Amino acid sequence: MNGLLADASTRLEKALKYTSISEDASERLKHPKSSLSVSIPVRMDDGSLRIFQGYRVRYDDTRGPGKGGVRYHPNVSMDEVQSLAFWMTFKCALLNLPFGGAKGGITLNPKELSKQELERLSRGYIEAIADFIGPDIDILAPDVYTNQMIMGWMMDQYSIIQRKISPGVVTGKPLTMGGSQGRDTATGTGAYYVIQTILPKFELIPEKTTVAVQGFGKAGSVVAELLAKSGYKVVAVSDSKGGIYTENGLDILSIRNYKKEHRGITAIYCEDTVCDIGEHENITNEQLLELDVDVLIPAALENQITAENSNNIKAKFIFEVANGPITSAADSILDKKGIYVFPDILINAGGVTVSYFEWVQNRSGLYWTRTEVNERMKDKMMTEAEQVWAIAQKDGVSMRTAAYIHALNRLGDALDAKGTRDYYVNGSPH
Ligand SMILES: NC(=O)C1=CN([C@@H]2O[C@H](COP(=O)(O)OP(=O)(O)OC[C@H]3O[C@@H](n4cnc5c(N)ncnc54)[C@H](OP(=O)(O)O)[C@@H]3O)[C@@H](O)[C@H]2O)C=CC1
Ligand SMILES: O=C(O)CCC(=O)C(=O)O
Repeated sequence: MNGLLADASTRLEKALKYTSISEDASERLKHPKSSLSVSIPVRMDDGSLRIFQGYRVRYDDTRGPGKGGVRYHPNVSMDEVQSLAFWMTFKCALLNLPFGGAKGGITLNPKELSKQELERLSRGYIEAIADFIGPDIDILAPDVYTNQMIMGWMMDQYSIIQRKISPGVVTGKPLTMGGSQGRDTATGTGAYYVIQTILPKFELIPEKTTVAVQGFGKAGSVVAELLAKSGYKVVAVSDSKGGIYTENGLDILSIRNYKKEHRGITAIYCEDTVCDIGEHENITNEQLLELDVDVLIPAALENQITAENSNNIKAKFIFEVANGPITSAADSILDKKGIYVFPDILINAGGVTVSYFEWVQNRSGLYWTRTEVNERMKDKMMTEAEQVWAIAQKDGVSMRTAAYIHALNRLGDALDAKGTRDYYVNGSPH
C-alpha cells in the first residue's frame, strides 16, 4: 500500500501498540470494507455529454451505518476518498457516535460548472450510488466545495428513487428539507470549543495569542471568527488564491462578508478601496504556514505540512481543522521541535457530531433549537477532548496517538463483540 491511505494508516500502527485489541480486529481495520467507483454522465449546458468520475467508500460499519461527507474537487481520487473514509471511522468512534466511517467524492472543479450542471451532476451521483447508501446503510454530508444546496438535491434524488421522503440519507441539508440548526457552523464551532478547552491548560491568554488560519470556507471562516470574537489576534487567513496578514489582527467579520460578495479574500487590498479591513499585506499559503504565530489552524486540504516544510513551522500549537493536513513524516519532525499537534479526528468532529444530531432529529421528527444543538455538541466535544488529553498524559503519547487509542478501544470492542463471522471465511452460513 502507498499514497495517502498508507500514510494515514501509519497512525493506526503507532496507536495499536498501546491497545490490547485483538489481532483479528486490528487486521480488519487496515482495509476499507467496500469501495465503489462510478462514471456519471452529465448533459452540459452546451449540449455536450461529459462523464465525471465519482467514488463512495465505506471504510468500516461495525459501530453503525457509514457516515461521511462528499467532496467535489479536482484532486479527488480513490486513494483520497479511502483515506477520508478511514479518518471518518476513527472520528465517529472517538466521538462515540453510532456510525462507521465513509466518504465520497467527484473529481472536478465545481467552480467551472453552472448551477444547473451541478444539480444534474449531484443527482447523477446519487443515481449511480443509490444501492450503496441509505439512512441505515451509509449517510452523506457536505465536505470541500459541497454545501446545503447540493445536499438538498441529493436527498431529493434519493427520495425520488425510493418513492418516499428519506431525509436521513443525507445530513447538512437546508433547514426547510429537514436540516439541523447549527450544522452550517458546526465544524468551526466544535473546533473552537476544543481550542478553548486546550489552550487554558497552557495558560495562554487570548489577547496575547496570535493565530493564522489556512482555508476560509465553511470550517476555517467560522473558527477564525469565533476566535477573533473571543479576543484572539487572528493575524492571517487565506483561501485557494492566497492569504492576507497583519500583525495587529484582522477584522474577520468584514472579511467573511467581503468573501461572500466577491468569492475571494485576496482582492481586498489590491482592488477594493472601500472595504475597511485595515492595513494588511499579501502572503502566499506557504508563507502563512510558516508565520511566527502561537496557533496555526490548517483548515483547507490534506498534505499541507510535510517533511519539506515542517522544519520551517514556527507555531507552538497546531489545531487540524482540515482532514489530514500533516503527513506522518512531518508529525515526527514537529514532535521533535516541541510543537503540540491536536488531531483532525478530534478537532473537526463537531461537523459529524451535529450531523448525527440531524439524523436523530430526522428519525424522531422532533427538531431542536440552535442553542440545544450547540450545547449538546459542546458537551460531547469537551468530554472526548478531556479523555484524549488524559490518555496522552497517562501513556506519555502525542494527542494524535491518544485520539487513535481512544477510538481504537471502542472499535476493537465492537469488532470483537460481533464475533469472527467465520462462516464467511469458511464458505457456507448455517
Ligand atoms: N464542512 C465540514 O463539515 C467539515 C470539513 N472538514 C474538513 O475541513 C476542510 C475544509 O472544508 P470546508 O471548510 O468544508 O470546505 P469549503 O469548501 O467550505 O472551504 C474550503 C476552503 O479552503 C480553501 N482552499 C482550497 N484549496 C486551497 C489551497 N490549496 N490552499 C489554501 N486554501 C485552499 C478554499 O478557498 P476558495 O474559497 O478560494 O475556494 C476555501 O476557502 C477539509 O479538509 C474538510 O475535509 C472536516 C470536518 C467537517
Ligand atoms: O457530517 C458528516 O457526516 C461528515 C463530515 C465530514 O465529512 C468530516 O468530518 O470529514
